[in-house]
Amino acid sequence: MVQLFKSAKPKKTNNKPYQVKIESLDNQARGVARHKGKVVFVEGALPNETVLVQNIADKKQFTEAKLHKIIQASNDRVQAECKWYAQCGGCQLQHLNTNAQIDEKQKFVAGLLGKVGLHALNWQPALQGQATYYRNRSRLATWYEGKQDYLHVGFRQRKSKKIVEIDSCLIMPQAFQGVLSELPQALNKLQGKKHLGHIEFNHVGETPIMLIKTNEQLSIHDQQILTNFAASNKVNLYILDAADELIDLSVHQLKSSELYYPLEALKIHYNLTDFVQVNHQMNQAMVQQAIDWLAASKEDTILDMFCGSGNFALPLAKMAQYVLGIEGSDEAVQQAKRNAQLNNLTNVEFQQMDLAKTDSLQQIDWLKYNKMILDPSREGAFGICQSSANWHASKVLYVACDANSLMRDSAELVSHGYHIEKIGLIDMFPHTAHVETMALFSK
Ligand SMILES: C[S@@+](CC[C@H](N)C(=O)[O-])C[C@H]1O[C@@H](n2cnc3c(N)ncnc32)[C@H](O)[C@@H]1O
Repeated sequence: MVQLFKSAKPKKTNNKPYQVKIESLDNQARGVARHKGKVVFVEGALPNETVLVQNIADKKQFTEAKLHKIIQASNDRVQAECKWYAQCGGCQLQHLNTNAQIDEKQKFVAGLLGKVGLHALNWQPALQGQATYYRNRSRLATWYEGKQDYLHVGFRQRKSKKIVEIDSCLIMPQAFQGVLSELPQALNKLQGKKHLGHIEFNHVGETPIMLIKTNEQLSIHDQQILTNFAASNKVNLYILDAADELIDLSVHQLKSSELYYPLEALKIHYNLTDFVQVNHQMNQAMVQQAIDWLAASKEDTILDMFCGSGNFALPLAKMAQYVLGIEGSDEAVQQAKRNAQLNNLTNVEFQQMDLAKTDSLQQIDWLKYNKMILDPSREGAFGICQSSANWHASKVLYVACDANSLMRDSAELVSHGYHIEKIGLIDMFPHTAHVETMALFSK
């Protein structure tokens, strides 16, 4: 008999609302509950809340559910201030008061570290600052809709590639609020609008800057529209072309010597396309805390890994005998060297190295340094921590923007004789799910 192919019947998702009690938040700031032995993730629900939820996706290991009704609200629940909050994917925690955001993030990190046996840690008060208009660098997405001949510009919607066309933002600096409301109209006047990529907003230094990525050269007509837009909104504007060259369209062009931020009585110059900490106020507090926790002194020889343009290395050089900064981006290394010169620091050097490569790590003289900083990207620094049995450093300051990487790397450091002397959160990204943690390891 001929066997006809039958596609598997889609598994029915039970849509009946059911009640759960939220226990904690996950790394995307979703409420986490347990129901019939399975973990349930609920966007928008908060710890200690009793809620009715409906399944969206019922997987083998976990369930994703949507919030149907709040039965018992958390005392920490607040009304989100931003009118775009319900749709915009930029923030995830505006419905929780800012102190409780810190508490929940700390519980989240403590929970992860507990999983690798690191309990009862010496938690220090979190570094906290301004919770609104703090984000000195942001990136908006664009999407050209051919049928309508319309360029959408804004943040991505939650769990979607679609764009929410915001005309204000609670976390971007005040200097950009007027720009946001006029930007879609201005960009839609461009002949080459369909060639535009992302748009970066940068207020790291004194001048607000916009940087527009394009895949094709813009006509003189388009360039003139952008120059006028920038002038009337008092921002400097650059095009980042297909070859990643910057074209300055500002009326009053900035000199590279004007692109800097002040830090510990130094001027840290930066490239517009390199990494810079996004929250200036918190960055200042973080660097100050790094100096304090490391108790940097003239006896110290410090290794700063993932050093960028010298954000930690340069202030530390003022305190220490010698600092070496290592960084993967050649542009950032060149900038860091210029920064040392411009700030008259002669006891700090910078080296370009890919720290993900074993051969690079073999070149480092681990016995030379008595203190170290690790400030990696989200992937963390596992390969480096694997070599920690050879380190001479008695203090290692780890700055983590990913709590899972911190958990994995902490376990590695501890297995090689280090312990966490102290640990604390830095409220670098209020209202979002991102967590920044500083941990001081000693041996
Ligand atoms: C979180 S940022 C920290 C930068 C700097 N410490 C600061 O505070 O501005 C991480 C840095 O690691 C660098 N990086 C990422 N992967 C790297 C790798 N495999 N090797 C060396 N550097 C890397 C990035 O270029 C970036 O500058």
